[in-house]
Amino acid sequence: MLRRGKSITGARIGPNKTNHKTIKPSKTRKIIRRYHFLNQSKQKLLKLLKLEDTNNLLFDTLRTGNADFQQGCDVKRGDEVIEKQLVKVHQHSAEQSLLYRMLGYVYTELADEKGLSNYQMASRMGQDVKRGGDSSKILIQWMKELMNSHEQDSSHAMNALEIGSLSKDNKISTSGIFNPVVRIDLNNSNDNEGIIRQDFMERPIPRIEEDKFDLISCSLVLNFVPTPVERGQMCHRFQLFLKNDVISSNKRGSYVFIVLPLPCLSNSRYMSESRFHDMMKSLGYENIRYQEAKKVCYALYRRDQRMENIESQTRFMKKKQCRDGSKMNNFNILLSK
Ligand SMILES: C[S@@+](CC[C@H](N)C(=O)[O-])C[C@H]1O[C@@H](n2cnc3c(N)ncnc32)[C@H](O)[C@@H]1O
Repeated sequence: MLRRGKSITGARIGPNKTNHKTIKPSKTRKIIRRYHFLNQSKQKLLKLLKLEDTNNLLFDTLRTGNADFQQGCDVKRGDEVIEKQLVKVHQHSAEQSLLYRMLGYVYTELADEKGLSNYQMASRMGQDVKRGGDSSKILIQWMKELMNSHEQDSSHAMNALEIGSLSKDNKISTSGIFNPVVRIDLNNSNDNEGIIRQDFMERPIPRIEEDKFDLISCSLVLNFVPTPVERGQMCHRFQLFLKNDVISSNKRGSYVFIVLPLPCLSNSRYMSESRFHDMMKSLGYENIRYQEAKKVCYALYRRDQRMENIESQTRFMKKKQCRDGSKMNNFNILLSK
């Protein structure tokens, strides 16, 4: 499995009690790894049990109707026996009642507010300038280049939607190029700091052009989405939130900025840089900037509906191995109809 330990980007978040706390980098990585492990375990268990939790109703249903699940919910946090069983479930399957117990345990762990705020804080710590800096700095540099070369009209303020936002102090919010910036995050423990707690996949679709965005930023979010199909659905959904401007007519384009851990493209059996660009192209985006750093890669896409090609999208609907190697990961994104 891909190890996604470290986040990057960003500066200090606003004045909030938790924000002034610091965690050592090793602990930061541990918390983030744990969170991903629990998420992966949840997906694995759901798959083995042939369950779906699209509306987040499963917890309540099982909590009241399944004795094994209930038992799992009541297991003490960090219980050694169940933790070992969880590791094993990634290697081979187990009997139904145990799977339900583990699922109850995992759900309870994931729902734990303390664990969640620790994860949030760990991600923000990962964003600390000293530990890699703010990924939106690259975005702002690229937008300035586009404006200076008159590829993008600079006379109008652009608005932006930042998915998976952990800070209102990142460059995307402070450069002045994007105004307003709507910041959303799934598990935001910091609502009063200008970040809305919202799942992008459930954000109401704008009905009028004015409610759409010039830019969507999606930094280290796709890799956080648990399954390849859900990642594909997220990529598909971008277009519903983007303005329809076509760059050639009025120099006002709409953009998607994506940051991924580098191994997602450089070391995956199922995804590569060129395959990712091709997939985005089939959805109607032209790649205009791409850059790799030590641990992450950055890509900027410009919306061009004319490129959208439903037939080409079918290429990305099935798992396709592009290369192999014992140390490779299985990161993938799959489109669906
Ligand atoms: C690793 S953090 C990345 C944070 C930051 N953007 C960065 O670049 O460091 C991933 C964040 O994406 C958020 N996220 C994942 N799926 C999401 C969704 N469907 N809607 C909103 N936020 C989501 C998670 O809650 C998490 O805080």
